[in-house]
Amino acid sequence: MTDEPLLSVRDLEKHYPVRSGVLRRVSGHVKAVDGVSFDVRAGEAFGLVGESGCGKSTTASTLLGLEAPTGGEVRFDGRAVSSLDGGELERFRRRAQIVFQDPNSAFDPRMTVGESVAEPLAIHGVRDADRRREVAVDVLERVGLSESDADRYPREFSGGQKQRIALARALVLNPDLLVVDEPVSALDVSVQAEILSLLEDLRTELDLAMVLISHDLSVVREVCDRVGVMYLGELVERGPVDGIFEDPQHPYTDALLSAIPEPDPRARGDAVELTGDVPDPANPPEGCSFHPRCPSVIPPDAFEFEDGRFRAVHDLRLAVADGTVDPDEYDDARAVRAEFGLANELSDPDAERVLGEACQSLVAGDVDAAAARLAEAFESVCEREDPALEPTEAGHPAACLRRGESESDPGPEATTPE
Ligand SMILES: Nc1ncnc2c1ncn2[C@@H]1O[C@H](COP(=O)(O)OP(=O)(O)OP(=O)(O)O)[C@@H](O)[C@H]1O
Repeated sequence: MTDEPLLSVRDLEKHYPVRSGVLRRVSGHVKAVDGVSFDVRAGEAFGLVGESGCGKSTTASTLLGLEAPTGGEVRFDGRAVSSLDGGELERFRRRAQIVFQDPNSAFDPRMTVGESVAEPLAIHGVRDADRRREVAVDVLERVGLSESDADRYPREFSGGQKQRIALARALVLNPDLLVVDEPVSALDVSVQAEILSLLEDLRTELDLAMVLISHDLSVVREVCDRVGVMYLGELVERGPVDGIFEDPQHPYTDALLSAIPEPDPRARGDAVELTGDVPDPANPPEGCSFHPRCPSVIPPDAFEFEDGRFRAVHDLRLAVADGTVDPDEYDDARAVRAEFGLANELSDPDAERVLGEACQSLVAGDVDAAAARLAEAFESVCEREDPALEPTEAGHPAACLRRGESESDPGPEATTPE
């Protein structure tokens, strides 16, 4: 592994225009990728992890130049990808390959596996059919298949085997960088480990740089050296796999770790359950984009809350402000509290007084008064301030205002991957 990154992604943005009305005017933007930075060195595997819709696939297609970024820069082997053209661009396209999510739809059913795997060679100018076949067979063998498989058709193979064939096709041009999008999510659990171990072998044997995309941190752990945790178009934590697993710094990372099935329930500890979906990236929340779901959302300074107790108050406040609470559904304040998982009495008397008044207003049908009372008292700093990716005591950066409570000066490494 050299020190110079093979791939360097800086402040990458991909914003899609949202059009509406008869004239299809641009009325907003989907910020699918919104300022993502990371490096990948030769022979290194970087994992990009997050729930569906966080912007992982868009990051992949944008960094490979399959879609033009709307901001930021991608450098490959020291050159800005946007500046490449002609032969240089073709060379980049050879050296940087992608394997898409679903191996079942990856092949032309009329072509043999050998023809499919050899196709990129023909596209890139290898005219000699015997030579193409020879290279295709070699690479099929490398991924665990045999020469006779080259003459069979994709339908004759299982999902795991098709994923091997898809990998063979991506490797046939001898790339330096491989982007693999959800390599095992379409596969039976029984074959997932085999494919991950194959990826690990290929990376070491071929000194491949890899960007592995997954919604599952345990998949990333099998193959990657470093990880970027992505939420709503941004990296919220980035660091070595061990650091992310042993000392996660962002509540979203905690939640993704809790989602990993743990064979021994006693080892699970305090599982963090994530509720709700990823918000619409065309209309992201103000402040920290994770605050509507964050179990550790910060309470206002004026009140004392026991750990995690403020979450329920924040939920009530957001629901009342959004107009999604129907007062007719509640007979009394207790019913409101029960619905939102609020304690019958908050330990801080001042907070309890405000909450009690707001619940009373709500039950009386005065939603505006309840919303105003809750907003005035319980606005969280997480709704006002958008945390940047900053160094933490764990040695890797995270974007959480709780971590920002330390005195450290972010310095230049705030935007430079560690
Ligand atoms: N061409 C497009 N036009 C408008 N919005 C788009 C476009 N492509 C993606 N998006 C939006 O960008 C966001 C990020 O999508 P993306 O597919 O990158 O996420 P993902 O994390 O890879 O999820 P998945 O695993 O489901 O593919 C989503 O809200 C998606 O709807």
